[in-house]
Amino acid sequence: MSEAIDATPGTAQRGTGDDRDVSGAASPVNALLHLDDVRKSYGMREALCGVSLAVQSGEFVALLGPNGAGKSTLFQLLTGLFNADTGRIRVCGHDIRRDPARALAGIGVVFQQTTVDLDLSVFTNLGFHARLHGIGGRRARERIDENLRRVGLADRAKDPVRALSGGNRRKVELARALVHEPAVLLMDEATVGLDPASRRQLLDEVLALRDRGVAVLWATHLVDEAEAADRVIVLHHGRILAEGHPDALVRSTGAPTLAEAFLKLTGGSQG
Ligand SMILES: Nc1ncnc2c1ncn2[C@@H]1O[C@H](COP(=O)(O)OP(=O)(O)OP(=O)(O)O)[C@@H](O)[C@H]1O
Repeated sequence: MSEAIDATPGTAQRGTGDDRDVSGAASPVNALLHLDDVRKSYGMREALCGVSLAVQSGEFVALLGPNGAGKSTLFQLLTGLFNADTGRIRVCGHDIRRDPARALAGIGVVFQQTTVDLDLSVFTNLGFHARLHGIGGRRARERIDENLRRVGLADRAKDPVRALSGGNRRKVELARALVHEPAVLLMDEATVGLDPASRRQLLDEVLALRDRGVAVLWATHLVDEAEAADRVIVLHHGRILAEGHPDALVRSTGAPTLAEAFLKLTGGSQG
């Protein structure tokens, strides 16, 4: 029997308070992204020490951790770069180890490094990505147009990416990540190197995707980016230290702000 979840964008229902436990954590039932006791070591060094989390449709979850917390390792596992030592990762119900093609088809990802070809046009870059996902012809053109409109770059489709500002290049990465209409969007410190206005714009674009039912996992070490999240997961030394709505985290730590709460939880350490 298939345990896959229908996550057709636009039809999925946004997670509600009913789907959560008292800590604010989303229930794994119907989660589009679900990790269960995931562990990964590099030799003797444990990078992830039993991470479990779930992200629902229409939910924006910030994965907040200082340098060395394990965020990149987690994203490498989520994008199929390598396997966890133990534990389970499911995307739309598909196990990433047993059924990687289906699991990865449900994921869109924006990395901190540029991955588009700077010498090709914006349109061509998105076209390659669409074809990789088996989308061609008119359907591809429509999807590309729609996503470039969404990020405000419809009039730059023919320009080489190199001609765009850093902020607009990130938006191209975002538009590309959305062309195959993924149920889950992974943002891996995607605002690195952007000025404050471009950072805010990118964050707002991604927050708006909640209305389309996309499940977002946004990794960052910048507390201000986590303030607008539906839920914050604090990762430190490969372990989840706390999880909940930003206000709940502030209350539970007795700190005056989320930044202070984060410092209190992580001991102000940088891994
Ligand atoms: N290839 C590797 N070999 C050995 N140790 C590694 C390797 N990659 C990461 N680590 C270690 O695993 C731990 C988690 O690193 P990771 O890069 O996942 O954290 P991070 O939260 O992404 O940090 P940053 O924000 O600095 O990139 C760190 O202690 C790091 O030194």
